[in-house]
Amino acid sequence: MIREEELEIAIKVVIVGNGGVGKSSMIQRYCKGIYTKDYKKTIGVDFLERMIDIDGEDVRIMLWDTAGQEEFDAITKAYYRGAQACVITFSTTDRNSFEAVKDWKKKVENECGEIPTVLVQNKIDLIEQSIVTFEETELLAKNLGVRLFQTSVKEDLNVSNVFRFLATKCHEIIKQQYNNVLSQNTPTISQFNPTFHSKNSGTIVLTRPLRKSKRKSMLKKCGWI
Ligand SMILES: Nc1nc2c(ncn2[C@@H]2O[C@H](COP(=O)(O)OP(=O)(O)OP(=O)(O)O)[C@@H](O)[C@H]2O)c(=O)[nH]1
Repeated sequence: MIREEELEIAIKVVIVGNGGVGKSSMIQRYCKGIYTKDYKKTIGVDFLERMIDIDGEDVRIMLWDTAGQEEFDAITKAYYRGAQACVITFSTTDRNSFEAVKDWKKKVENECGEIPTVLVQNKIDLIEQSIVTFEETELLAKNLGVRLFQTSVKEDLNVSNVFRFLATKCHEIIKQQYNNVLSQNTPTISQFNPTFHSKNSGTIVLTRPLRKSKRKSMLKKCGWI
């Protein structure tokens, strides 16, 4: 029987949106606490992670930064697979990026199905140059059925709330599934393939190998020996 303290919860989050909306900057800000004015377009996919505490438990958030340019679509799509949460980003000063939000949602949905998703309006520090009204943005979020966050990566406004919100949602789902597995006594968690996975909504990985006796009792419980 696996004890909870032997498990680590890891959540894969994909960040999508048109080029130049601030995806890489957001991830850098959140994971490294830095911000740069330079724009270096992402080629393909990048990756950073951060540990946070949810309900007294360590949760590893793995952030996948995908290129916004269409030319990289074929590469980035492959990385959506297995994502448990999604951030769709557009920029306050770029109308095209706002118009593209629905397409981004579809692209991710095609690969991952329905996963916890948020809409992020970034560069809110440039609100005076805004190309979209608050009502339009709110309506879009409502129609997509997702929560809206307004952020400024530059001013470090609201960024961590985005990831905390998603991590909390995923954490609830994962816990629920973990409890279901334990109560159903099904052989889903294994030492040899140590992930617990169900419909894209949760991954629990073993952080350290189980002791021999524990492994035996777990395999027994799963009906494998
Ligand atoms: N004013 C302002 N500028 C920002 C903000 N966030 C990012 N930027 C700037 O926007 C530009 C583009 O940011 P990136 O993070 O590279 O954009 P991206 O979405 O990763 O772009 P791709 O890699 O092409 O998909 C950079 O010059 C950033 O400094 C913000 O909150 N406010």
